[in-house]
Amino acid sequence: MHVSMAMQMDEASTNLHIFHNKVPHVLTVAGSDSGSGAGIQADLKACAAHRVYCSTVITAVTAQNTVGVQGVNIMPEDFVAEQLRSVLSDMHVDVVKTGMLPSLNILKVLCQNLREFPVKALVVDPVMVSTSGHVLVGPSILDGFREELLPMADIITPNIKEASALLNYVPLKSVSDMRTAAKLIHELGPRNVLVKGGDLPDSLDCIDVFFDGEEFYELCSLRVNTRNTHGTGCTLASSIAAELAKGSSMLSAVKVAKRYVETALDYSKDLLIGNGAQGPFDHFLALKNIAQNSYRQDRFNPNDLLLYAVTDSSMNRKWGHSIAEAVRAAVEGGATIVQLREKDAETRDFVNAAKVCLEICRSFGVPLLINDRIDVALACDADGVHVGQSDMPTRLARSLLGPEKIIGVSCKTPEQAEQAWIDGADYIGCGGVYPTNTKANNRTIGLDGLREICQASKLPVVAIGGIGLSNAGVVMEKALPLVVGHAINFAFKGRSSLGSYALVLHQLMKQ
Ligand SMILES: Cc1ncc(COP(=O)(O)OP(=O)(O)O)c(N)n1
Ligand SMILES: Cc1nc(C(=O)O)sc1CCOP(=O)(O)O
Ligand SMILES: [Mg+2]
Repeated sequence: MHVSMAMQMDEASTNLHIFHNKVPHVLTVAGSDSGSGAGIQADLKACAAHRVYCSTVITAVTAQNTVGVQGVNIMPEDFVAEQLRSVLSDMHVDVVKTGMLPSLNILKVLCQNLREFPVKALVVDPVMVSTSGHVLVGPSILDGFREELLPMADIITPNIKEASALLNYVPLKSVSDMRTAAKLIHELGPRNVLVKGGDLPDSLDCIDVFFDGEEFYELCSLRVNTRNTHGTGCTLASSIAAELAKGSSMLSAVKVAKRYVETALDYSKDLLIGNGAQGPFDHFLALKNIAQNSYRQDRFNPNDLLLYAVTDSSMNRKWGHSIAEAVRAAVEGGATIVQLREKDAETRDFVNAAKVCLEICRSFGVPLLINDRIDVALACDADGVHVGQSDMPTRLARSLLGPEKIIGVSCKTPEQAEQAWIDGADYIGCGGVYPTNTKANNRTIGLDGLREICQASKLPVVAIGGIGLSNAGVVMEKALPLVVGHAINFAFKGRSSLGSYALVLHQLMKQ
């Protein structure tokens, strides 16, 4: 039973990248960072982000936060040896990645185990000094690196200071110096060298020099302006290890790892964790989302929503408004939720406009949804989408957008409303209540149809289609008696001048 279940397991049932029934596995041998920005904790997160299994051997426990390192407790070497043996004797490890090796004896124990249990690749991040400037290893370790560990390494990833230390503190001031350093370090034995140029002064770009013993490659990335760089070295090395474990070539593993770190830094540049100078970043490119979503969740309380504005590109054209101008006018006019319904926009223009509109909406605390285009919603991190019966199925949209985003679904019958609820929608759009010119070939359901759906729906209902100042009161009274009346006053005030039209959100308060 167990065997057949294991055989059936595939990527659909796990987050891990499974290849030929094998789970890629990285073992990290490193120090623990109590602040979780670097060290073992960063390695675990990086491997998880690359969908690779990660086991751990802890060499030291540091008391550390975003201010600095307050204390270091080195593990006894026997216990490091015991951890190594536990993992290596039982599990199939593809790649070993090393971080903080706080004593020569621990380094020796590691080399001994690597000889006994050979692995596919060894990635050495020669951690010496913390980002806050705390010296994490003594000078004796340098001999250990040069004499024992580097000859076994497939790649070593020193920053400028570490490369300099490995070369008897030769000063490194330029990319040309980095190339020379890479070549000299290569002569110490590792198959590949990546000298990281992030600390090089006076450079707009981040240039890392990669040397494989034959060719030099200058790998360039934009310098991300952020305080949240704590743990980038550990993360880069773990990412390289993870990609190697998946079967990548060395150069491709380095490129993928660099791009991942750059993206994570950019994504996390405004995160605020801790009060110190060097913050951690988000390995899953999601913390920012979560922060926004909790903000969004506060906003998506249907009881707070009365007026729903939907943009219309042809109306905007007619009135000479940009999408952003229409959205600003809508929220200034009292819209409590906005949908961008841009049927003829080019994708790139749509994404750009959506980003601008999102900023406007966020400044007013108003959620912004995207009509039809899940890709655009994802690209600009909108608060959700509105989909119709022939658009992306609700369940699929939910699985792509995650549990926190708002999903609205158009429904013309109680059955569709029931299905939308089952599929995980947050509200339904119901129409056309009256005939509309804005949507071609749209069946009108009338007030009776709307009332029937409102009675059946377990989800909040948005009434749409041909609703204006003259008939909004009737819609509310007859079909949606629970919606408070004052919504009408600002609901349609700005309609003609906005180029976007407004709808009423019904909060279904059935107890
Ligand atoms: C709030 C709201 N309700 C209904 C719709 C219509 O969506 P759909 O049926 O997908 O039609 P299009 O808007 O895509 O033409 C809506 N957009 N918003
Ligand atoms: C986008 C849309 N959906 C509808 C539906 O019935 O699902 S009616 C509609 C157009 C609503 O525009 P107006 O308020 O200008 O009639
Ligand atoms: Mg649609």
